[in-house]
Amino acid sequence: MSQRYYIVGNWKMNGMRAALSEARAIDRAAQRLPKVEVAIAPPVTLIAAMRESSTGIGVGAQNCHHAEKGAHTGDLSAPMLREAGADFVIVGHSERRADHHETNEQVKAKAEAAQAVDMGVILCVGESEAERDSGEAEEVVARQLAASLPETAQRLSVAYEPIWAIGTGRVPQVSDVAAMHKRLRAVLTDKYAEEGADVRILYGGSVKGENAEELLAVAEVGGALVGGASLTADGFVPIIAAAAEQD
Ligand SMILES: O=C[C@H](O)COP(=O)(O)O
Repeated sequence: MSQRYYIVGNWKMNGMRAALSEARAIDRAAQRLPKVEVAIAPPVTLIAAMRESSTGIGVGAQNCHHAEKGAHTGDLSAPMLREAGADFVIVGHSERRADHHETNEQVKAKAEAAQAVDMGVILCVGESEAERDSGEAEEVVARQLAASLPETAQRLSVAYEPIWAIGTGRVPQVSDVAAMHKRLRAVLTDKYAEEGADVRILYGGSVKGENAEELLAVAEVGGALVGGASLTADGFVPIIAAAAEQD
């Protein structure tokens, strides 16, 4: 693969200031493995401090509002997050789609808001267990992606995260990951023509040091979006190392 693997930690609603020492340890390891692009999306409260103390990794946000400013109590805009030190934003994570009823249209608008201030975007899609069991997973996720994509591929990555694999220790068969990523690649090239071939498609859902090598070796897997295992250097660095060992 011509691009570097992209290994991203999503800390979700975890991490007080004491956790910055883990980010610094991850940063030091990442600087020794320059073949891999490494990033962390901590809670917003840690973005500025992490940006200052960890210089070799990307620092991002886990969500943004689609508007630039306005009467949206408690929300944060992409320009605000950028000014705070975020250089990318995760949009459409299944936890936000479920907890905050985010629609594909809103996810698309958030992605475009981030692109408007030159932030990277990681756009998440994935099927429920019922959708997987019914044999509809590829169809459902392809439709979800097509409806969520921003108008341009500028600084865009996609993360395929089967909802039933998040935080459960369960991962799909590698053949299912391969089939889904192939399908999502087709959606991307339909939308963006040749630029769609360069959009990295990450896999997420119970990625650990022990399974990273196998998952990252799958065709069209360009990296990983990691939750629980990204919270400590002991959990995250082996995943970065597995990416560094891929051809
Ligand atoms: O954004 C990350 C994913 O939801 C995966 O979380 P997990 O690695 O804890 O399963």
